Amino acid sequence: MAKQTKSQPMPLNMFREYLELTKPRVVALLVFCAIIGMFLAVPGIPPWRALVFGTIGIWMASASAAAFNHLIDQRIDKLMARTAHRPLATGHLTPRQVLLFALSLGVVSMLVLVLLVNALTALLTFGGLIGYAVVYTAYLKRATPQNIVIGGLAGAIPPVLGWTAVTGSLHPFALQLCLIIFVWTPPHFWALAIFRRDDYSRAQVPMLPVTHGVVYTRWHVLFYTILLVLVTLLPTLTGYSGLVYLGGAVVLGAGFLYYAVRLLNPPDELFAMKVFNYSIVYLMALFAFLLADHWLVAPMVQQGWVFQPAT
Ligand code: HEM
Ligand SMILES: CC(C)=CCC/C(C)=C/CC/C(C)=C/COP(=O)(O)OP(=O)(O)O
Repeated sequence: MAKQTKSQPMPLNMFREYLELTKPRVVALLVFCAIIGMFLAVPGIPPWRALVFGTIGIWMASASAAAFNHLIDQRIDKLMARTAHRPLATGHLTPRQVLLFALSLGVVSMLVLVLLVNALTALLTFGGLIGYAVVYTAYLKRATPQNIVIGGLAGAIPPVLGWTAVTGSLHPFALQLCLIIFVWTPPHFWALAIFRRDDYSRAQVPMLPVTHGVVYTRWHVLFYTILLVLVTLLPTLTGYSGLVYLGGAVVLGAGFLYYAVRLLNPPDELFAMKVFNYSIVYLMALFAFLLADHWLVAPMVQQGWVFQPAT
């Protein structure tokens, strides 16, 4: 049998290369936040149609956006150690294959959302896709060190998408969740960028640690973390979530503050990556607390035991 070469990957390897294009772990967290948005929109379990097709449509659109990011960033990705193994950088996939894959996912996601969910969700999801693939990747990323602050809006939209998939309309609670992810993005990313600054410098990407230095970036991480902790109080202050969520948000926020303060004078180089890893656990746990609170408090509201949250 002919020996398998790099240019002729086996089907399983091919599958892995295509999977890699979809940034599976990032997209998993995005979809998790969207699903939480769906559950928060109604008492109990959301209607199965919105739940299933909403999830599929949002997943495919995010995966499409991620694949476009690989396509547009192929030159940069080749230059950075963290991304040099990516399918386009190694030549395991051609730009044509990636374009076809990204387009197919994007078109099918829109068909699923328009035909099986609702037009508002399709429109907002399309906004997220264009916001990440075109506005952030093709323009902002190369243009300004505030790239990820502005571009973060695309990644922050999933809870809104989940909410609209179920209700067909926007709601202040969903917008608060979007705001939380929006403010979470800078400490999430800049922690990693501090550690990977040489990569970005080599690829001439104007990330904050490259343009303004590490110390300046550390202070920005702390500033956004303080802002994040304040913003995460909003759901309880406005009556959409209860004390279970508040307790979780305060404890998780205290953890994040500890990491951000320690980052000002870190014990070693690797500490920035600990902050980055914590940011991911933080967001996942924060959204899990929102759901736990919703399920624990909603029955009590029905019984008239606690204050009725605003609707
Ligand atoms: C503009 C906004 C964002 C930027 C610039 C950004 C940047 C990054 C970068 C550079 C990585 C490392 C990826 C790798 O090494 O493969 C990463 C990882 C990650 N990001 Fe973000 N991110 C953003 C928004 C988000 C959002 C909105 C979420 C989810 C809600 C998210 C979830 C994750 C997760 C789960 C990982 C870990 C992936 C892994 O373990 O491979 N990110 N992010
Ligand atoms: C429809 C919808 C909700 C779209 C959201 C799209 C999406 C996948 C957002 C994630 C944000 C992200 C991983 C940014 C990193 O890009 P980067 O280019 O800075 O990172 P890289 O160097 O690892 O490629």
